[in-house]
Amino acid sequence: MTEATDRLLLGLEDVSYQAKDRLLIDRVSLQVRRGEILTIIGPNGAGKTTLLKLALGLLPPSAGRVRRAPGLRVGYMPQRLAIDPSFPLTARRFLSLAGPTAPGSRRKILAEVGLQQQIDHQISHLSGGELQRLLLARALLRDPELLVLDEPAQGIDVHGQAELYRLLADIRRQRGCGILLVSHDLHLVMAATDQVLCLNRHICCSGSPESVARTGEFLELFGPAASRSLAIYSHETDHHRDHRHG
Ligand SMILES: Nc1ncnc2c1ncn2[C@@H]1O[C@H](COP(=O)(O)OP(=O)(O)OP(=O)(O)O)[C@@H](O)[C@H]1O
Repeated sequence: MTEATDRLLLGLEDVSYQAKDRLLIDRVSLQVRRGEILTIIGPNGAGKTTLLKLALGLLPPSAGRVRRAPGLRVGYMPQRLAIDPSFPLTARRFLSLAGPTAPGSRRKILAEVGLQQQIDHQISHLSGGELQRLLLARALLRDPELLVLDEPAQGIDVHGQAELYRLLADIRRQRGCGILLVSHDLHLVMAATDQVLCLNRHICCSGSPESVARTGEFLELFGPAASRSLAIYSHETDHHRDHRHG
């Protein structure tokens, strides 16, 4: 690995978060490097969004340390659009609300996420998958070194989800950024991820998708059907994998 690809973007060391009388995050450590995709999976209420907020610096840890590379540029994609999607607004205008960017960059990024045809469309006319890609485009505007995505494929059909994860893999390859994402879509997310972290307040298990799928903790949380589909998927996609991780 070169020095550039080895660059540590984000590191959490024994991070805990206590909200009133509940411990929401219990001694979690993780690292995201340049060019690496780390996926957090876990049941509802496991603390996934809380962990992202700690990673982004939106919540202060009650214990432990969060380290971000100095001057790190982060692009954040929330679960869903914070404005009413029926509000009259074109895709181009939506991106311009995110602040000034270099000339032509909005058009370029819309093309990168496959929305070049929809640039002047009203956001109310976009499909669920197109709306998510627009949110992704906004997260890319600042040329992030780290992309943080909270359930990016929520509300999209299976075909759209597969497309979105392929797009994320392309973005990682072309831009070399690190990606930290939360997902429920076990089967699909494994196509792109390097490391999986299974969270249930604390880390139940972590590692490559193949190794995590074999652990007892994973089976307990998600059941043998999920494990089988993971194993089949990782086998099918072995030859597509980046050889660094293959
Ligand atoms: N500030 C807070 N104070 C008290 N409880 C909180 C606070 N924020 C979140 N919670 C609770 O902590 C738990 C974890 O929430 P979080 O949103 O991080 O889980 P999640 O894994 O992202 O869940 P989901 O998959 O349902 O989105 C939930 O039970 C939630 O209600």
